[in-house]
Amino acid sequence: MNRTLKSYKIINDPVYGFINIPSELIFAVIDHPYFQRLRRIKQLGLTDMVYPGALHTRFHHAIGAMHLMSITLDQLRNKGIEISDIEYEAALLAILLHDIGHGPFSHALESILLKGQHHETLSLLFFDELNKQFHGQLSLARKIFVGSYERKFFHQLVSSQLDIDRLDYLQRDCFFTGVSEGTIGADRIIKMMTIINDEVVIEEKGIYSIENFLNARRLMYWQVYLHKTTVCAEKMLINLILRAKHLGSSGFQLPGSIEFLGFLTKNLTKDTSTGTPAWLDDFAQLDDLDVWGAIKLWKDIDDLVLSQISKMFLTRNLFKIHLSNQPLDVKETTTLKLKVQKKLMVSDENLSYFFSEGEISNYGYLTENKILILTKKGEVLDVASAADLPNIKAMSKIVKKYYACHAKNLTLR
Ligand SMILES: Nc1nc2c(ncn2[C@H]2C[C@H](O)[C@@H](COP(=O)(O)OP(=O)(O)OP(=O)(O)O)O2)c(=O)[nH]1
Repeated sequence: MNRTLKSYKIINDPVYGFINIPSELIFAVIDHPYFQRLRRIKQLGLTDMVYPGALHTRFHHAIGAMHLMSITLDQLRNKGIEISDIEYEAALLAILLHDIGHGPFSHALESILLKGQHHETLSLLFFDELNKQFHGQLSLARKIFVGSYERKFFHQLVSSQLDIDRLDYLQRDCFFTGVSEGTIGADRIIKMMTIINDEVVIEEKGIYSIENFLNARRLMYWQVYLHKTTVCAEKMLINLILRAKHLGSSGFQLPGSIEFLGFLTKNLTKDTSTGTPAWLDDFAQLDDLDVWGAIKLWKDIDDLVLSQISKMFLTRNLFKIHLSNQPLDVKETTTLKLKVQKKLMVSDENLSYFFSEGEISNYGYLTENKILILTKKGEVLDVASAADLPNIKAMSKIVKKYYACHAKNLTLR
């Protein structure tokens, strides 16, 4: 990129070393309070309750992904793919902002604070608001983000089954958790990338790196992201927030930051036809600290359910979880529920805060949205057909696990 910076900016990243901030506009976006807030949102929510090193943030990930995007675009340019400086900068901005809509604890509280709202929908709202504030300079980045730019491969680099997002988060999550099963050869994958008919394809030599990447991601989901203790901690946090919402909407005076209380007491929703919702700026004030701060206050509150779960959460006295590969037997679950209710002495009305059941699922590869391999003969094939082992096809099966979790000991009437 030829756009020069008035002063040269670099960030020292623990995974890649020094990362350049390649333009004034990118630097201004990183400096914006919306983006700076990502410093206070942990990438893996409550995973540090299991892997204590997992304290990295959405800020780390966004900067890392921007860096990988720049390496990828340089590599593609070296292979003769024309990419203008404007496109280059827009692609970096698109990946930099892809997760800007994440709220406190990332996935753990997604759709809970703002009912039914996925972070990608919120990222788009932030994109639009930032684009206004930056006088339209993010318009091309927005097109790449939503997939409406005519050169489709830019969007595939931001969001697909083999995107820069995944290449960064797998390396970063491995590094910070210390879980080596998620190790991938991102450098090699990037080196093997090229563009055919406007689509990202991987040269055949890179096929084993792709097999390893798909398997590594699958393992990271089961071993880290959907670890049963993390699922349980996330469920406790959700129950805490649901109780706080119940109290807040019935007029109970809860302590907490003004913005956080706003999301607990008002039933905020988003009407897509009305442009920027009035609450967006309040949402932009929220981060993990609002939630932790409130929980520290709630442990002493005059509501036994909220105070008990807050205390348990703060001391990592987590629910006990039963996980099964088969759907849970309704009779057995009902018996367990009754046993728990009797042991904990919880009313029927409050049992749902101390007993939860649900399912978790994961897939390795979706055949509808293919990763393409460029064979030595010049054919472009789905990786599932190009690989000499049937394991990629097998990975397209969605695997589900079922759980019930409950508090271990307390006395509540
Ligand atoms: N603790 C925890 N972390 C999760 C969970 N789901 C995803 N993650 C983490 C793993 C990665 O660092 C990151 C991946 O999610 P993102 O929001 O960054 O991207 P997206 O949902 O598009 O991921 P995908 O493209 O489906 O792999 O979030 C979860 O249920 N619990």
